[in-house]
Amino acid sequence: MQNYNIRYASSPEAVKKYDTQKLRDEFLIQNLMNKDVINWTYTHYDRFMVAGVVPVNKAVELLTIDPLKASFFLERRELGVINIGGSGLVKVNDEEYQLDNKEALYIGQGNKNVRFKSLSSSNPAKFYLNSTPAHKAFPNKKIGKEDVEVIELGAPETANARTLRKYIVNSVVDVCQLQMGMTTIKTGSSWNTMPAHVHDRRMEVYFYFEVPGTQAVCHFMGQPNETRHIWMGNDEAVISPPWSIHAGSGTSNYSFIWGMAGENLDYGDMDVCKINELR
Ligand SMILES: O=C(O)C(=O)C[C@H](O)C(=O)CO
Ligand SMILES: [Zn+2]
Repeated sequence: MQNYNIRYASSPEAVKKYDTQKLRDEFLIQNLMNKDVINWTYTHYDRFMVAGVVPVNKAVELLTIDPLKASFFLERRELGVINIGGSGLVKVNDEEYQLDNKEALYIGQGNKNVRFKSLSSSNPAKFYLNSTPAHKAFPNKKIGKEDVEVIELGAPETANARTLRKYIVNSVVDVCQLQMGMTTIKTGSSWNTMPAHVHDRRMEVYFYFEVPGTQAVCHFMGQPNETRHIWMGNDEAVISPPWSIHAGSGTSNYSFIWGMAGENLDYGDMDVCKINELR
């Protein structure tokens, strides 16, 4: 079974008037990591799709959903997969890829059969999925821990010391428009993506995980001079429109996966905001 919900795009002027519940309804994505079922969120921001799956009792097949009007899911799309759980297998047609914790797989356009499976039902894989429209069939590629590009950012003095890992970027794997990576906040720090930035050429989705049970992350969005916040729990994602900042501060340290799509593949193309000018 494959479920889906649709998120239409909102303008910055409209978002200024949203109350807490409306902000959450439009941008927050919950119930991602479900046992044996894929829950898709189909956004109208660059037609970026977000899902998760925890295969426990069976192999879960990637099925098409009605909004795609496609005979199979990857007919006109590419897919990025990052495993944040126990070891798992992703079978693409006849080829099987083992993804251990924090390993990733890029699956190119045109692959008809994709299945997700855990190696152990007592420690199942947790696959986080992002998908974007694709115009070309690039080869599938596993991205192991040794393949990622690692950058150290921030400092303890500014409470933003963190390690950023680029998994699916065009210097690591050929892609049409999808970019994905993972950032881990160091113990004692709380801020991600501060100084905040915008990139009007790309939308982005943040998926927060490794947030301890009783803790939370306060995610900031909106135009730099008109910000709003959304309180987020573990294994929840949030959509960032292209005109919005996307930054967060946790009540403990945590990790998140960022995924982007849009006009270009230039990770460094961002307009950085002055911290003391945020409103
Ligand atoms: O902590 C950070 O800084 C990030 O992870 C930034 C994201 O990669 C991002 O927003 C890329 O545009
Ligand atoms: Zn960004």
